[in-house]
Amino acid sequence: MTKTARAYTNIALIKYWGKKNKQLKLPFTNSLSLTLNLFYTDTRATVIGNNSDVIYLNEKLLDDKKSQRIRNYLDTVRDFYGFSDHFQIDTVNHVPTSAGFASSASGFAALAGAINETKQLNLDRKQLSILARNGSGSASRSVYGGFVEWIAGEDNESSFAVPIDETPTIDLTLLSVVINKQSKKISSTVGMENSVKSSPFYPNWVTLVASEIKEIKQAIAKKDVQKIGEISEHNAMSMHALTLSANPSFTYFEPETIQIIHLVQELRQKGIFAYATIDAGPNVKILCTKDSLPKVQTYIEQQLSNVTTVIAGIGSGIQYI
Ligand SMILES: Nc1ncnc2c1ncn2[C@@H]1O[C@H](COP(=O)(O)OP(=O)(O)OP(=O)(O)O)[C@@H](O)[C@H]1O
Ligand SMILES: C[C@@](O)(CCOP(=O)(O)OP(=O)(O)O)CC(=O)O
Repeated sequence: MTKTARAYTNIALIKYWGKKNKQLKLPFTNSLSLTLNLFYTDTRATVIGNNSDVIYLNEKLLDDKKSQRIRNYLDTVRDFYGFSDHFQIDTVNHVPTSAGFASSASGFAALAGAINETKQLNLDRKQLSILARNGSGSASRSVYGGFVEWIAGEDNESSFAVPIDETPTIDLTLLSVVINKQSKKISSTVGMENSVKSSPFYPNWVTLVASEIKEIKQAIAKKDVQKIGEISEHNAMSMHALTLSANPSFTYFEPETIQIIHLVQELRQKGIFAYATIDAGPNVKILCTKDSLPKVQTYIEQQLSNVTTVIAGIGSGIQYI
């Protein structure tokens, strides 16, 4: 009997941006995220007699090039657990059409869950987080719901996510502002590597994250949404400063990204709760409260006619369905 593993994506409030060990995906810093209830991946793994893996993404067979990252990951998993089975992977990303949400976090968390189920590895969630991390760093956090911290660690066994509050009762909603642009040219993997190598500010980032993680955890414990917003926005802007200060310089921002940052500042000046966070892409996620959400959404949609918005709440951890 095969079951499908479902994992939701997460948005980092304190970002992971840089690896001290590329092979094991060990980050330089801890990071902290909120799992979302919007975008998720469903993945099923079936053992097959072949000597190679067969990967279907959104019901389409992936060619060798497109499936390379997933096949390399399955090699790593076989190596870890000492089995030689190959799999048919059926994975479906449930994402608002062309919304440009990151899929590697939900994708690799769901894949780790599917292998755990099919091979009956009986991994606890800590081991599952380690397994997911080996696919994509941010996937380590999608094992859990709510607020989640990924502890950087020193080796494979000590780098995993832990739940901070899986079912928080906190007045926070995310408005995702989708800019109609092609997918990014520089992946997170490459972007963070370039920042580590060449941004003169990288050592400052490591120090900054240590203090912002501490502060945001205190704010989460106190349900101080304003502080959470302030720290999250500052952390996101600091991460993007590492791309601009890399040599050669690069950025994920599009003109609309900057426009939205300005609109968010204007909203705050009007006394409306709104804080921006941005991942390795042009889209902006705005932290809102119940009260501010409709005002923020109306304002952004009025000011910018070429963007769409999607509302996300707080999501749960990995599930088997
Ligand atoms: N359902 C899935 N299962 C496993 N891997 C997936 C799945 N969906 C996407 N991926 C992997 O995630 C990687 C990145 O996906 P995508 O192009 O959506 O960008 P992203 O998640 O924004 O990227 P990044 O990881 O650079 O932030 C791809 O290499 C792809 O192999
Ligand atoms: C900006 C980020 O979203 C970067 C995510 O990077 P990935 O987890 O996609 O990178 P790899 O480990 O190389 O697969 C910040 C974050 O999610 O913490």
